[in-house]
Amino acid sequence: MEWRRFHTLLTPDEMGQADRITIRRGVSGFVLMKAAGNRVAEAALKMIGDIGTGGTCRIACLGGPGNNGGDAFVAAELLRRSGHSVVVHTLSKPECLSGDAALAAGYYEGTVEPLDTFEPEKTDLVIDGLLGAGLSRPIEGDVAALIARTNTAAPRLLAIDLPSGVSGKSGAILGDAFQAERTVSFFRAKPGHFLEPGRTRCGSVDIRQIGIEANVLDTIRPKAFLNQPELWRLQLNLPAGAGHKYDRGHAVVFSGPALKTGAARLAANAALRAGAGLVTLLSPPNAILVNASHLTAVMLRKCEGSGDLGEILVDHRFNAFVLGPGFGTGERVRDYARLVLEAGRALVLDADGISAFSDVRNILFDNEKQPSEGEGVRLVLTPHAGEFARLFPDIAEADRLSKLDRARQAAERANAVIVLKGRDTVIASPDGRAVINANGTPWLATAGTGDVLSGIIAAQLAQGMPAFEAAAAGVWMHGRAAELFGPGLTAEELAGQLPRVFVELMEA
Ligand SMILES: NC(=O)C1=CN([C@@H]2O[C@H](COP(=O)(O)OP(=O)(O)OC[C@H]3O[C@@H](n4cnc5c(N)ncnc54)[C@H](OP(=O)(O)O)[C@@H]3O)[C@@H](O)[C@H]2O)[C@@H](O)CC1
Ligand SMILES: Nc1ncnc2c1ncn2[C@@H]1O[C@H](COP(=O)(O)OP(=O)(O)O)[C@@H](O)[C@H]1O
Ligand SMILES: [K+]
Repeated sequence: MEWRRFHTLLTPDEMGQADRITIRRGVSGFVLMKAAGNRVAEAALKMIGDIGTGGTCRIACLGGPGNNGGDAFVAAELLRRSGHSVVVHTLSKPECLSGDAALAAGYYEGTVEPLDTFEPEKTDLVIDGLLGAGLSRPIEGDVAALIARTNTAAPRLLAIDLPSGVSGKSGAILGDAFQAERTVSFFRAKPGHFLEPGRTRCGSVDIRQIGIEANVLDTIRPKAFLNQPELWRLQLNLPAGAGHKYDRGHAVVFSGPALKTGAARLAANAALRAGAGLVTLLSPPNAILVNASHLTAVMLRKCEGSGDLGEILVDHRFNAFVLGPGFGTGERVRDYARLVLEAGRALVLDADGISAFSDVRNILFDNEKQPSEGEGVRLVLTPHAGEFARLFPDIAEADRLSKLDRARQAAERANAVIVLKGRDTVIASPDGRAVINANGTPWLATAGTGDVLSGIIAAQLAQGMPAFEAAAAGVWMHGRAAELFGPGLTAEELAGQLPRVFVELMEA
């Protein structure tokens, strides 16, 4: 894997490693810090430009005890030289700083005042260099009070690396955290820039280069990425010139009973739009008529129990299944899931399909132990936070774990690809790879969009995409479809945007 080609995310520890490798190669830490301070000053000048006074701006730089504070001193000096009115407010006296941060404090020739003289209401721009990657415990006391006071005053705020209080590893807020308008970080983004609530606190995130070479990633070998098409585009199947519909797979969706059929149809229609050559809805007899009256290109077939499903599974062209949307949580889900997996088919288990296993979790996990040699993972679980907690209560309750770690641990336990949904959906594979998805809009928070997602993922599985890539591609396409539709989205409209998503993917 060529790590540098992708949108790698580095934990603060991995970022420290990148830093150390670079320093060992002969670039001094202070040179990196000066580059970082420069990038911060550039971002600040851009923000000041937005203010548009054209005159001198009042800039307050908040400097902490470590290198994040060092970056703030460098930026402060550059902004001071640009003619702005700059004050650095420090947590500890500058003479208490050490290493590169001490050099940076020496580089700064302007005014230094203690932190408690900082008045957020009397500044045009605040630059937060209190704490960055070195945040090691919850922020308390005077600093926490200052953050709360600043957030209430809501000045324009530029965070260096991360808003103080946001964990770069998990996106968690330790104690309290600044609300930034913009965050400038260096070399590569961190999970905390994309995992909530950190993502919201960061505002817009700008990743700038400071002289760390991309090939340090060959040593670090990161396993977390931002979900971008480059990760899976090569495995995405588009119809071949002389292709046949059976080349594009046959997705199958299980319908719920007569009064709960909509969710399955949303999944089935989405699977067809998302590229499956054929889609069949398997319906209980009492729902056949209601399903028939709503379906056109999607085919319909009766499935009354395990016997019927067994007959269907004899036909190997049915290769990817969706079970759960609107289905109910009874014994039948468990039987169907077992039969589909035992028959070696891909399965997206969603919604009720996940909840049905909450009291008998090990049945699912044992079922899906190791696929035989040479076979990939076939099971994709798509829980939202509530469903996740039902299936993995101990992992959900472990506060110290990030959403990334939670999804990874669950993936390993279930030997399944986990799609842990939300604004910051994480997709994790049992082999440790994980991506964080960042596209989509809040308009996705509407009934039925999860059902559409399960259909989109099933379509990629039906076309033979490996499960991790199918899930990552499906989540990205789903988010992009929502962006293209814009405000007022309902689940029915989502799949209708997929043609535009394909156009973009084909043109890129
Ligand atoms: N890596 C790179 O490539 C580059 C990194 N750069 C910059 O370096 C930054 C990382 O610097 P860093 O490691 O010195 O950590 P930083 O965030 O300044 O804080 C550590 C200090 O804070 C303290 N402290 C911790 N938690 C606390 C709390 N809750 N409340 C109060 N104090 C707390 C902690 O105390 P301790 O835990 O040791 O007791 C320690 O004294 C990084 O974010 C980026 O801006 C750039 O210069 C360019 C290249
Ligand atoms: N605020 C948000 N921003 C982006 N995506 C969101 C947001 N809220 C929900 N989503 C996405 O919308 C979908 C909702 O799925 P789910 O909770 O299963 O809903 P339903 O069961 O109604 O289909 C998921 O893909 C989720 O990631
Ligand atoms: K900061």
